[in-house]
Amino acid sequence: MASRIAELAALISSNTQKIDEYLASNSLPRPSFEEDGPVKLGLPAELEAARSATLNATAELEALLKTPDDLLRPILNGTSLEAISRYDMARKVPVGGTITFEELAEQCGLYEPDVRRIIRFAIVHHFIFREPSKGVVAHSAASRRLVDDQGARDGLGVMFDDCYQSFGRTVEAMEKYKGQEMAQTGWALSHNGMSLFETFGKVPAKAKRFAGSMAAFNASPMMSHKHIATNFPWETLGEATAVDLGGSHGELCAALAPTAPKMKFIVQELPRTVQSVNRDALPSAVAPQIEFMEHDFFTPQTVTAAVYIFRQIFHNWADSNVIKILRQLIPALQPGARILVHDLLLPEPGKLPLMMERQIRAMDMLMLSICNARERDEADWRQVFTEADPRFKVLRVFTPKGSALGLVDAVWERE
Ligand SMILES: C[S@@+](CC[C@H](N)C(=O)[O-])C[C@H]1O[C@@H](n2cnc3c(N)ncnc32)[C@H](O)[C@@H]1O
Repeated sequence: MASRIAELAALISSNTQKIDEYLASNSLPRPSFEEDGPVKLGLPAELEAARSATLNATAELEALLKTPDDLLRPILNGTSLEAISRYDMARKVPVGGTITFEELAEQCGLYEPDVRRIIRFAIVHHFIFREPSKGVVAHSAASRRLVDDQGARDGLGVMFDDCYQSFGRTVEAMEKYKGQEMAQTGWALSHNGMSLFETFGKVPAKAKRFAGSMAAFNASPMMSHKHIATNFPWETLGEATAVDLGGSHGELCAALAPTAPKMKFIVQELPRTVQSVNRDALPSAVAPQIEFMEHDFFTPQTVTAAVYIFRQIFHNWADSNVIKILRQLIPALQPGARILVHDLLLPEPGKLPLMMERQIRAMDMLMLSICNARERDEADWRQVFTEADPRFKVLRVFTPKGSALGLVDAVWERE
């Protein structure tokens, strides 16, 4: 019988061959670290599955071939990416050209040996930048993204200029506070005592960058709003009202409105968010269906609606706060009202492909560090609803095919 490493190697070999043949026969560019390397491979669904299987097998093979001692010493130093983001190094490297370490250090106002180690770490660990000849820096495909794409810059900035510091102080926060509040986090310890949302209220540049990174993250098909649109019977609701709590600038409501043209959608948000809404950015065909309303979801709900939506809200809050938020709906709830939660659904351990489970568990750890909150599995979701009030009945908890986020569909039962 073939060993596990031989099995993995065979899987990697057959899948990479299929991908390579597809790219060659369709005259598509091969993956490359060069500055003009493709940003997307353009593979059809079955070859995307082959790519994903290859990445899972490669990660497992790498771990098997390492010694246990190697696995105990992962290199998780984010200082290099933090510096690249903070000093906007990518945009100082000419596209199609090169810059020396001395010149780059001078432009950043940094000590040249520091810039040299920062860049060389990024090259060997992240394939960000290249050193085509000694002492000279050029772009790789990844560093080029940081030149071309604001969302990529925002994402790197949020992760390494904000969250990385939070990771370093999370255990300290756990020991110090033994609490579940947003101001008792690694984030707060590394942001002058301010919680995540207080930081965004007081530092507009960070709020803008976070919004940019969320927009880039939400642009992925796996995050698409269509997963809510197609997994709930909107078209049957007629002239009903839906409320999207913490619905940002109305992106989800704009995506749902065409599926339910008679419905009214109310986006409830904090005052500063409502005040920053540009109604002209809404598609004109659905704009009349959408209203914005200032409302703090920790205060009693005043709108009676058929559906209340929470998309990527509860994973920012600890259970005690989720329960408080759910209870605030009760004054407005009519029997049969639905509560739809669109948030990550934690899988059973080992049931998903490795890379997917890694991403989900990374998000869960991120929530711990930045908001003292968590992602939840099916039992966790059922528990918060039941604890909020036994009259909430959870009907379905599932992850739609092709979606990164799960759906929790609950109903407010008759008294
Ligand atoms: C992670 S974002 C999710 C935005 C949107 N639902 C989505 O899926 O893209 C969380 C949102 O909750 C809003 N928010 C935070 N605290 C709130 C509160 N107490 N009341 C209402 N909205 C709040 C924030 O302004 C932010 O837009």
